[in-house]
Amino acid sequence: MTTTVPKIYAFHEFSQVADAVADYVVYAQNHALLKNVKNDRKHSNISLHSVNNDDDSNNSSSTVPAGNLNFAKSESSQLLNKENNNSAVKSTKSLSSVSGSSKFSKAKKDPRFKIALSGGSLIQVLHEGLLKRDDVQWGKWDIYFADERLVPFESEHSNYGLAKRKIFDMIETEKFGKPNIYHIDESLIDDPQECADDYEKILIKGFAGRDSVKLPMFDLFLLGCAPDGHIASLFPNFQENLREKLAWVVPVTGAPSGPTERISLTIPVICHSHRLAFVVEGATKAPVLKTIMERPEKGLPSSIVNEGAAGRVSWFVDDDALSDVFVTKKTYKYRSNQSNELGL
Ligand SMILES: O=C1O[C@H](COP(=O)(O)O)[C@@H](O)[C@H](O)[C@H]1O
Repeated sequence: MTTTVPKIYAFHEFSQVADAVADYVVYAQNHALLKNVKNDRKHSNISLHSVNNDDDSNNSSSTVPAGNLNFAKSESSQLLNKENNNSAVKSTKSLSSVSGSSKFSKAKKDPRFKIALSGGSLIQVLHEGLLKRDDVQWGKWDIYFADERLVPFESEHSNYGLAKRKIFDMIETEKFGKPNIYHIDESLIDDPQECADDYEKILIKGFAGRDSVKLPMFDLFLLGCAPDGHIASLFPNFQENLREKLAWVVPVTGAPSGPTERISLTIPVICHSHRLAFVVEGATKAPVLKTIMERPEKGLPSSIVNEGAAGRVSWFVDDDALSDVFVTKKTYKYRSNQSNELGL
């Protein structure tokens, strides 16, 4: 394994992590929605190539070359503002029922932001960072889960249950629209294999016709990392799961921490995402972060992702989790308003 160093954004406090992660999520959302408009315009023979979508640059001037900003504002913003107005009042379902003659016109009428959420501490980060913002276009989100613990939704251990209580139930849907949420079938929690197969079918349905059907491509994949090194429900010593090449979703039985039965999206799906972010806080995570950052050859799940999705991975970490970890830290530069400049 070669050594690939991801971008590591360090913060003194939890609230700073939450605000930065929320900014990054909105930034990814805006670019995903813009991408759909770009596709549509490309297929209308009107080029938007002048709008640079190389978004990981921290330099706002490189995101939109100055000479092209007016074009971006006048053309793509009109199109998107129209869509944005729609989303505040219409549910996804009503938008998707609008007839379109091609998949490109459908993309224009119904641009979506596809995101995968992990559970655990990430949910509190998103609760704090996202709910207070007024630029989250919830009505355009398709939310999937990176993994699920096979317990009833009402259990405190359910990733979907936690996200529902802490985030989804608190969205002002009249104002921001309602996201599409794709969770496991709760009636299958006693059968990990069937539950995994069923969730894979849900993913196939959600992604067929968009990008490649060989692997889904999330616009953003959000991950945590537990003290024992597991991400999603992929555990360090479960080599078979870590080496899975074909399945999009695997059953997990006998997990060494937390609920033992789970399902998880696989490494190829995670690594295929357009952007990936790990969110890790607290001193209990410092030892595992040290191994991930300083000993990538150990092949912990996060190191596999750092390598497999090289160049697309960011880490949002607080100082406690980075204590005694030798790594180059970057200062996060707020960027969601860059895409506002595009009229999003
Ligand atoms: O079991 C799980 O743990 C990981 C890490 O959780 P954290 O609370 O340590 O951040 C989480 O990402 C995953 O979704 C969950 O099922």
